[in-house]
Amino acid sequence: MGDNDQVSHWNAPVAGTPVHAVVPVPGSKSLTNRALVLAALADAPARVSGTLRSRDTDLMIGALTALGTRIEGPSGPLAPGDTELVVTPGRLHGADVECGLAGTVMRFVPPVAALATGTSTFDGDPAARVRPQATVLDALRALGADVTGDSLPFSVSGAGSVRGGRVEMDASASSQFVSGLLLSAARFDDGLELVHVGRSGVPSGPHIEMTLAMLRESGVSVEHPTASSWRVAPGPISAVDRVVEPDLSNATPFLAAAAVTGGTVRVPRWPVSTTQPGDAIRGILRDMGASVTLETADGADHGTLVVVGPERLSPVDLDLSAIGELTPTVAALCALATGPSRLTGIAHLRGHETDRLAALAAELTAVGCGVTELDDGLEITPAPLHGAPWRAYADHRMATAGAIVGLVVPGVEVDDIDSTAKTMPGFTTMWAEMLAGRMT
Ligand SMILES: O=C(O)C1=C[C@@H](OP(=O)(O)O)[C@@H](O)[C@H](O)C1
Ligand SMILES: C=C(OP(=O)(O)O)C(=O)O
Repeated sequence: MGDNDQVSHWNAPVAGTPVHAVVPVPGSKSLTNRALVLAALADAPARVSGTLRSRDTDLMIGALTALGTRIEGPSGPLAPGDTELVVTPGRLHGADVECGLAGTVMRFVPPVAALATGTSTFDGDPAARVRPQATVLDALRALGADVTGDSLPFSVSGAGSVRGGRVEMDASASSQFVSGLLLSAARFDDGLELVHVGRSGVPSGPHIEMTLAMLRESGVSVEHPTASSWRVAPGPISAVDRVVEPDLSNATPFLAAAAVTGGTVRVPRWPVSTTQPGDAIRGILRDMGASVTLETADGADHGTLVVVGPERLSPVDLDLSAIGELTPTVAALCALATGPSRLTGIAHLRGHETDRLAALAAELTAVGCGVTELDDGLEITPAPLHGAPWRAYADHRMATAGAIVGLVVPGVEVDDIDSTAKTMPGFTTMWAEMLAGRMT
């Protein structure tokens, strides 16, 4: 199970007592998929360690392999559990690319396919066919690529090179349009000058910072002259061995478990400095009244994040535009706070795995919470909550939001817990181990 062809019902377990656990979290989806793309386009083989193995990252591995990259495990052919990968760039050719519901595959791989020789076809889940896509395809056309279609399914026909140069785009629906072009741009003949011309800003700024930081590590010359423009010089992408940080966004449901039960959750290998947006959960949990400490040894680049939940959670008023990925976790926390909260700046969440604003409003309302859907956010007014079916909409973070509420509200029934396989295939086991108080 896990590839969305079988739906898995799950009665969310109630905590009963405060949760006390150490929860090691697998690698970051966003770092893994960037590392794989950069390694596939690099000038020599490279090793990527600590990779996330999940539906989204396996789709990226599948896409890059189909296009001509060799991706192996530490001692030969890639096995399902391998997290240390050896990536050997190859001559890129056309392929059929399966995107599933992965935004990173839909938006990062088309520019790679434009550099290949031959035609690549892209398709994905029904829910992926309605996700915004045209922006990156129009930009590729403007940069000289031959592209058919505006959303999944579409095709990209490459002649082995892309002219590149200057392009304007409206990236207000997703930062991934920007990241996708930047990742491949050094391999375009003229590099890239990308200008965002939308009326609203580009969301998810930390994810673009992540792209820029990884390009620089790979020896690519990249500039960010204004808030809405980026320049990449043409040139080689150096092979870099990388170790992927834990996925801090995927850590948030576990940290939320400490927050809503008044318990303690410790997440090891938390980076001291990171471009991952999940790091912002530290400030949010503090604002809500939790005690949050990053325990580090002197000079270490990572430590253990310790969250101790408060007796009662305070409401918050937050602009989440930079960290929209955290919204489902934060909304679940807000439903359990002592007063009304407001989450704004997240209109682009309507183009995520599902329309997350509508989905959160519907599911929180179903368990008895007061919710007003705004154009760009949610107003959440807590009330006594009760059990009810909780729909996941094939969205991993909707499923984990249901798990958080279910810790303190008996009878929350998540309809498709296997949707968590998108980025966290072991979720139910990890959740059960957390509740059992496993201290690793
Ligand atoms: O580049 C990335 O790895 C991501 C960027 C963000 O996308 P949006 O800018 O579309 O929100 C984020 O929500 C997504 O989970 C991952
Ligand atoms: C928006 C998300 O995913 P994607 O990479 O598919 O856009 C997410 O993981 O919250």
